[in-house]
Amino acid sequence: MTISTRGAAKAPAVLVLEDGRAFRGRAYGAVGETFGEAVFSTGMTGYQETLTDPSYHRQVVVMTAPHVGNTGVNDEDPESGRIWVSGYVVRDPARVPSNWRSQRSLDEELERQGVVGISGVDTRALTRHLRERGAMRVGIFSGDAVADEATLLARVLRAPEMVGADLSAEVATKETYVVPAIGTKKFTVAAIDLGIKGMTPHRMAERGIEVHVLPATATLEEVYAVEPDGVFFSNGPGDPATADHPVSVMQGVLERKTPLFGICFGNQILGRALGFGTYKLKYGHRGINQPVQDRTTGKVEVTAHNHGFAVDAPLDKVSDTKFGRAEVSHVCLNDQVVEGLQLLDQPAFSVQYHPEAAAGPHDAAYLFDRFVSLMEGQRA
Ligand SMILES: NC(=O)CC[C@H](N)C(=O)O
Repeated sequence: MTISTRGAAKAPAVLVLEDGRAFRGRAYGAVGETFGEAVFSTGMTGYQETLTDPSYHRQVVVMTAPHVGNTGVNDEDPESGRIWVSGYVVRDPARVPSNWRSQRSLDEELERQGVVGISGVDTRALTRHLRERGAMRVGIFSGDAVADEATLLARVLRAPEMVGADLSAEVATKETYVVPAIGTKKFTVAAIDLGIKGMTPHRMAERGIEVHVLPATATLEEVYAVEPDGVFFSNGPGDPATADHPVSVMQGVLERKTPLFGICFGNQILGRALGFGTYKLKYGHRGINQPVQDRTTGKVEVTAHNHGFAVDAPLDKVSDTKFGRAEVSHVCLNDQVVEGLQLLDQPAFSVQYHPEAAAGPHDAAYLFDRFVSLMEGQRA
């Protein structure tokens, strides 16, 4: 066995936050420079799924787990065709990946895909800083890109902010594709791709659903051209306040009372379609260990999250909306943030977290069954 010395051989690197705090370390992955919104993920496992989740587009992810890369990289676990994070921050990268499925090291994979990272950072101090000051812009600079901190800070301050960012079209499919049902086909679903993760259509296909994945720009006519039994709105990057087109398509779906399910960005779009606002959380929820209560059953589930924005809807009352009565169906037990919405007069619901669980616990898989029940109900 050879012990990699890649980390030690790597160039010096520096991470500069927009409030001027800086952390020094070593290059990890590609050498160069990158910018994004600094966010932290508390997942102890599942780094491949995190890196390839399109919702992380333009975000620099700080891993709170101190050892990253231990199980290497394989070609089976990615949630999309590439790494989407704009930068990656770890404390102590694995020198020797060890797993029967590992095909290469994470360091190599980041380098191969041109993703600039930094290792050797006190990620606990960095996370505490972000928790106290909030998510903010950041730059990572290594090799020739390293300069004096004032110069680097000025460049970080010129990078775009996440508030107001309209990013779905940058990550979504350009062409419609079909994920066939596994076994007997029972239903057809039109899934609007705002940054969909591969596991989501798979969870539907496992339940006999043929999933037509449509581009983010799909029109209402294109949605109904597939003669769907249900319509799904996916997760995705950016600020939901910019998602006017999917909001108007969803309103068309709600007018027709077609069964509707949304995940994450899709939940924020349902919030907006119903007339609620959205707002930016101070530092967001990212990880695979977040407690959520399903208020319709009282049960608590441990769930996967990745969101920086949330829906502003009342927790303590049923709201009258232009599509009938709506209520908050799920809530995060850490901070009482809205984690799900449901309509009481027609078959539509959504959750802010990730029942597809890639990575994460499978506690919330029942939500896909709920979507199937809504479609069954419509046929009966
Ligand atoms: N995973 C997602 O769909 C994230 C939704 C949105 N971009 C947010 O940060 O809140």
